Amino acid sequence: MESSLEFSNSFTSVSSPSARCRIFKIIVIGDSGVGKTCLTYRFCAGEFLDRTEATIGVDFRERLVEVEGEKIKLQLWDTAGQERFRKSMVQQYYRNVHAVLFIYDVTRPDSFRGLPAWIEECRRYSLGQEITRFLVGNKSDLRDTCSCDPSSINVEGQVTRDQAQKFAAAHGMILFETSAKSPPGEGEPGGGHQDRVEDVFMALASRLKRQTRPPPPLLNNTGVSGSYCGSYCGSYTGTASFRLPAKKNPHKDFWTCTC
Ligand SMILES: Nc1nc2c(ncn2[C@@H]2O[C@H](COP(=O)(O)OP(=O)(O)OP(=O)(O)O)[C@@H](O)[C@H]2O)c(=O)[nH]1
Repeated sequence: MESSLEFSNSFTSVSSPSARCRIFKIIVIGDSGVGKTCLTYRFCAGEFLDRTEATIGVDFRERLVEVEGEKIKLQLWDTAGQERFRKSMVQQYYRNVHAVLFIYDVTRPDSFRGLPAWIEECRRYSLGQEITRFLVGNKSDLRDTCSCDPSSINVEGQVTRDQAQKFAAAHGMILFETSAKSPPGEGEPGGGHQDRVEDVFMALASRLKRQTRPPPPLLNNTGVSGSYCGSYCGSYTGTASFRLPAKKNPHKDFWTCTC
């Protein structure tokens, strides 16, 4: 599989990355095989990844987007769903996170039932309801075709939209149903009632932009990849998003980013 770092910069929706843009770290979690890699690849590379291997530890992809005139970089941390491949995950991966995407497979109720365990794992790392959390049901292209209202489809062995909506509401999340494989449209399974992958991530970008205050004008640039450190300047409500440095920058009247 192509290295995410190799392609990440060539598929941005903004032609030249700005020297200064806010960076948002988003972790993508859920059971193995629900399509985390395919979803993040679809968004960053614009196509469906035919052959995937189980993610080991964390894979990293990013894309620069523009929301209402502001360039924002979404850093997607695609985490391993298999327990044995999560051993190499370190606490560091959960630091300075701005949003979490919980993924399940709409055709696999076991992956839906597994969500509370993922929520609990996030909670252990102080990623609770105060952080932006989206619930994403993937593989909607596999949902059985039905001429009736899709919210009431109750095909055995599938997760209904109603079920997912209730779960999302109970956990302060916004629900999306999508497909990394086939963009939903008229005449396809899901009948155009599903969300496009692009729309899911752009909704996230838009929400993150709204929730955060503009970066301070003279921030010391010690963050990620030569850009603003999103974990410092991008954070508004996050609990563990930044920490106070050991000392103040003697030359400037603001705190130095320490992450
Ligand atoms: N039909 C269909 N298949 C999908 C979709 N998304 C992913 N798949 C398939 O599901 C399988 C697993 O996809 P991955 O993206 O590797 O799943 P993952 O969640 O990253 O798995 P781990 O790395 O083990 O955690 C692959 O065979 C994909 O081709 C989708 O939207 N529709």
